[in-house]
Amino acid sequence: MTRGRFITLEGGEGVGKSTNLQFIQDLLAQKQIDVLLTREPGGTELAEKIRHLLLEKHREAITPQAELLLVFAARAQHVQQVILPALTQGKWVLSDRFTDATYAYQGGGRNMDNRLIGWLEETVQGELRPDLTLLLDAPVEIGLLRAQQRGKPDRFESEQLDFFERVRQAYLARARQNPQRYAIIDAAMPLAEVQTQISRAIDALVS
Ligand SMILES: Nc1ncnc2c1ncn2[C@@H]1O[C@H](COP(=O)(O)OP(=O)(O)O)[C@@H](O)[C@H]1O
Ligand SMILES: Cc1cn([C@H]2C[C@H](O)[C@@H](COP(=O)(O)OP(=O)(O)O)O2)c(=O)[nH]c1=O
Repeated sequence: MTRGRFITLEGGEGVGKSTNLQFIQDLLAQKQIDVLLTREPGGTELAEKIRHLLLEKHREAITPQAELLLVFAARAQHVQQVILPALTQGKWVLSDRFTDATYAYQGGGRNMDNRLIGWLEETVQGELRPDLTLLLDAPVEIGLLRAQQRGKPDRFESEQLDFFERVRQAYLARARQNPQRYAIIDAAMPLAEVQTQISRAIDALVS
């Protein structure tokens, strides 16, 4: 059986990832492609518990090292229990965030060494990399304004502007380093235009 394709959706806070997840599933369904929707951190029972640890605010500060290891602990479960089995069965997988988010948030945001992230990536994922990464890119202020409409900020959403600026720049740098699998989508545009750009990237992958 042919292995399924692995698509990831990335971007800073409030750029429209959740809004466009269902849209992409519908696009693929129109092409008779069955896709499993999942997210990171999370995607398994244990990984969702780790997600809570990462997003909740604690009295004790989480060190950048602990944060990085928690992200990869969740990913190890997600990859082995959900992503690889689905791809092997020929299903496509669409994940709301994956390892590019670690390069952006822990690498860019928290200044963790990219070589360490690369080493963890190899250990946890082996050869697994996304076939297509849709980067929803918008100026930080626009994303944060949109995210604020959702209510109480989580631990990451409570960071300062310069943190989100570093996250955005790290994403754009990753996209430049991996142009063959990245599609940069201008997420500051109205939703209809964003979705036209997404459709184009999906069509290029399917054909
Ligand atoms: N292109 C767009 N233009 C205007 N508002 C948008 C657009 N895309 C999403 N939104 C709105 O912005 C908010 C955040 O979107 P959401 O999909 O939750 O972002 P994310 O999952 O990336 O954090 C929601 O209220 C959503 O309706
Ligand atoms: C996957 C991943 C997410 N994160 C962070 C980014 C987000 O702030 C948070 C949760 O992701 P998500 O639910 O996608 O956030 P939002 O919908 O608010 O944009 O986890 C990391 O710091 N590293 C990672 O590797």
